[in-house]
Amino acid sequence: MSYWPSQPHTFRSSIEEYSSKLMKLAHSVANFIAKTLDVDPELLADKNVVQFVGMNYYPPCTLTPEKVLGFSPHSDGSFLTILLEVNSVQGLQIRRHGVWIPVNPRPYALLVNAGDLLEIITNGKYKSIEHRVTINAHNERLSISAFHVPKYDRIVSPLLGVTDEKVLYKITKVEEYSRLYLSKKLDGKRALDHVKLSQT
Ligand SMILES: O=C(O)CCC(=O)C(=O)O
Ligand SMILES: [Fe+2]
Repeated sequence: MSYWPSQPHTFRSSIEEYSSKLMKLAHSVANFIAKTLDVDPELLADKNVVQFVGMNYYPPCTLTPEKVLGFSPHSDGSFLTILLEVNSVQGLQIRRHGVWIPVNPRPYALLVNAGDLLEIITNGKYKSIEHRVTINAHNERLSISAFHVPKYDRIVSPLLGVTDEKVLYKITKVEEYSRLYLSKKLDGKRALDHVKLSQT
């Protein structure tokens, strides 16, 4: 918490409260996911998870908004990302079947994104979503991303529900994946391609 500004004086405490509530939310979502896969919820428990919070500010671009991006296409290197679109200005798009689809912000709603590590753990049953952020011609946009990531010294591997299921991803060290992810400079889902097992 000491990294966050101490002014205005309520800032750190608000972030602290927000962050701890989101930690609980991430835990419940992980529990639901564990149920849908029929795996032990402990395997996705939050004692193994750390949270990174980032704030994004996208200024408007009056002249050529269509020529700039606020965030290049990427999938998150997290397990789960919980996003708050603070002032409800549209900008986020997700890629589905090769087409960019705008996500309309809903006031007071949080958006949960599946990240690459969730795709690995679920052996591809939950796909991480490729997304980008466009720039608005008239309005600034603000968002807060909370990334929930397994601790650096952990290993992630597909949790298999049924024994004859084909394993699609390598056993991956979280630390190695984070390095790989950062070296790919937000280029779609490229980091994930490196941990896929070849399908023969
Ligand atoms: O601002 C947004 O809507 C998305 C931000 C994002 O993709 C990220 O922080 O990874
Ligand atoms: Fe993202």
